[in-house]
Amino acid sequence: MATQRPIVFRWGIISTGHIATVFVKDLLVDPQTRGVADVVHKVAAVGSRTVESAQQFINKVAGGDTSIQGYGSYAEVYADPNVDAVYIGTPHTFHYVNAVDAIKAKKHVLVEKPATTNLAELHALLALAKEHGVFLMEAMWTRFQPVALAVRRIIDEGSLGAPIMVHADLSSDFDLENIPKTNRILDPLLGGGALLDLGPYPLVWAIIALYELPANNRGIPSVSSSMVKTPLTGVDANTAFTLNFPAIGAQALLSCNINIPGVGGPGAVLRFRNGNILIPTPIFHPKSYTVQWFDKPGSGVVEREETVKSKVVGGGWHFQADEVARCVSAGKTESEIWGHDKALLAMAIFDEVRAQGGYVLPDGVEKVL
Ligand SMILES: NC(=O)C1=CN([C@@H]2O[C@H](COP(=O)(O)OP(=O)(O)OC[C@H]3O[C@@H](n4cnc5c(N)ncnc54)[C@H](OP(=O)(O)O)[C@@H]3O)[C@@H](O)[C@H]2O)C=CC1
Ligand SMILES: O=C1OC[C@@H](O)[C@H](O)[C@H]1O
Repeated sequence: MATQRPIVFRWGIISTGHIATVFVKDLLVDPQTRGVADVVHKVAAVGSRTVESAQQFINKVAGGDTSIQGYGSYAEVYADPNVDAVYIGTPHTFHYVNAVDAIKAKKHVLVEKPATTNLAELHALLALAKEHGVFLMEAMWTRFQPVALAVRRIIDEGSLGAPIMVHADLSSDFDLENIPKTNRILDPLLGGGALLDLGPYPLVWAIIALYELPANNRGIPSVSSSMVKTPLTGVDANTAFTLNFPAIGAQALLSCNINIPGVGGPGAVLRFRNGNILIPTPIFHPKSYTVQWFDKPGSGVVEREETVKSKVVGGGWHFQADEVARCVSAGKTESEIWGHDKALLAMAIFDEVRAQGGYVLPDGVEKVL
């Protein structure tokens, strides 16, 4: 029997910071270690604001692989005919402009979270992607990890009954007093603050447990929120938001903080009529999940509990890369797992939370209003 040749998918990497580093390390992990035989990733080009930084990155992350082209600009990556898709790992407020340039060069795009700075930018980006017939996805890596896929299956299988409530928090102490005010976590010019950086993660669990339910029928939740801002630069240090999904009679209570560590224990609890699913911290890459079943619906008495561990070779960013390669080679312009509707939902919620919290970005940061 003839074996199918894997797709060799060629990436152009935009920027050389933290996330670009860990993403590229994952691209270089042998896909067979995660049971993937249909895709092979190739790093074709790396673009940085300086060619020295691009070359340093190639040396450090890819062992100096001479087949990788290092460029001293992002534009050269977009123009490179050996690049199938561009991965954008710049700070939030550059996602829109970088993705626009990539799309205009007819490249498929995987753009870091949050997809853009605001909803209007994302609408404009999606219209442009449609015009040029290219694939676009927000890099919501958590949704593609084995734990998220398993949780989705358990919810669909139905033994837990209807979901009622999601609690999720992501907190991290970024040592705000001792980092430069130009750090992307603090700088309003870079979309600093807890919401845009950490908010996508509590939200992804609400999307999985509530938004994705067929009974929700892609219903948009109402949002109620509050923000505490740091006097250092005025960005949000602590943000709490609730989402109410009227179509399914369920809600989510979500929070994110950049000036305190997490409390330990589960970072996300998905609560159903017949039990719970507990997601340990860090909720962006949980290494296990626990399902609890009650002795009878609504009792709260746990009769049976099962913890399943998930072993991943690599950092967990490669699953989303596999999805991009598969979608593009199948001629799709969006993923069915993390489609445009979910990126749009996230940006709509973040716009609303910022509006309710009075977090106004400096003039010129939002490229589309
Ligand atoms: N999915 C995940 O797990 C994570 C996602 N992220 C997301 O990735 C994005 C980048 O975060 P992170 O990698 O931590 O950031 P870093 O500051 O580590 O890297 C950002 C890179 O962007 C480039 N860049 C271009 N313009 C600027 C500018 N004006 N200021 C600073 N950097 C600039 C630089 O690369 P160069 O000099 O080469 O041009 C820089 O190294 C964010 O949107 C964040 O939300 C971040 C962490 C984890
Ligand atoms: O996506 C992310 O996940 C981990 C955090 O530490 C980081 O700031 C954020 O961008």
